Amino acid sequence: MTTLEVRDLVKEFTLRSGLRRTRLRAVHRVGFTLVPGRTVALVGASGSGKSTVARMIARLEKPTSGTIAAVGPDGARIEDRHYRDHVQMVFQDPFASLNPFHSIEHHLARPLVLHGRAKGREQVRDRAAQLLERVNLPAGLMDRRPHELSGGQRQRVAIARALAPGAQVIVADEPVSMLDVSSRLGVLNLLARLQREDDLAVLYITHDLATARHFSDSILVMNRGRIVERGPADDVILDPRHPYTKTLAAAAPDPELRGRLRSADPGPEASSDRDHLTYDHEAGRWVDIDADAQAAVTAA
Ligand SMILES: Nc1ncnc2c1ncn2[C@@H]1O[C@H](COP(=O)(O)OP(=O)(O)OP(=O)(O)O)[C@@H](O)[C@H]1O
Repeated sequence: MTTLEVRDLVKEFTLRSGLRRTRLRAVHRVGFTLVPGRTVALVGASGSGKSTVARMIARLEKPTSGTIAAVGPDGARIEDRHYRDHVQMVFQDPFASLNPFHSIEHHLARPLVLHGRAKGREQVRDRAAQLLERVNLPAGLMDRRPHELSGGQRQRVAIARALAPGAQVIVADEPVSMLDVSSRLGVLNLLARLQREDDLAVLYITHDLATARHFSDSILVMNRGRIVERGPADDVILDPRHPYTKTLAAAAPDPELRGRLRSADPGPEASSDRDHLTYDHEAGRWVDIDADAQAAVTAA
């Protein structure tokens, strides 16, 4: 069983406008652990830095500093060349993530062969059919091309492809936000079932608090590159502490979330002086990550 350990992750981008260069810190000291059999939701509004975290985990972006490590059951860090056997992504856009020129079989066969999970035409085809079955798609779709499938079916193929290498950590970045409302729940239920059956560690990235609560064990709330609140899903949603989480919940379309929030007293924490702090529900206190990191350096 694989665990994913993200520690003190920072990502800065250089922005150029004419001759001027500025640095944008898109991710600031983000840390969390994904463990088998648990789903962690990373929630935040557009631009909060969620996708940048996902892209670093997918190794599409290099962190400015900090570490991302897949760790095996023996506690040893998995070597870089085997990282993708263990950690796979499901992206937001199933239209862009599948190649229109290749069959569904090709999309599944490639990772099966590359990651040494099947060889020989017959075995590859059998395994691909099994993967389709796992995501509730008929094996008859194997010879089709992506454009012949609905958005929901394509996203199921993308999930099957993520499972093909035998990955135990799945990062799903807004996996249903581009789908019809009618197919969203089916795809989220599918991810939840696979997670239970395979004991997967899942990072579910979303701006939707209601599905974050329903499909996750714990929630990380991200604002302007920082984790501003973290804890068990119900605690974060039903007893939000950070003003940003309260604002997110107040804007949620789910009337149950809004109703609970209206009755909650915002209290002195509603002031913006909490912007740089994280409320940690497990510790039951506010944490200043910059100060804590400084203290750790001083103590070392
Ligand atoms: N390649 C890049 N170059 C410069 N700035 C970038 C780059 N990628 C992301 N950013 C900036 O980093 C910040 C975080 O972006 P990111 O896409 O991670 O946010 P997000 O929470 O995933 O938003 P969304 O839900 O819209 O994808 C934004 O201000 C964005 O403009």
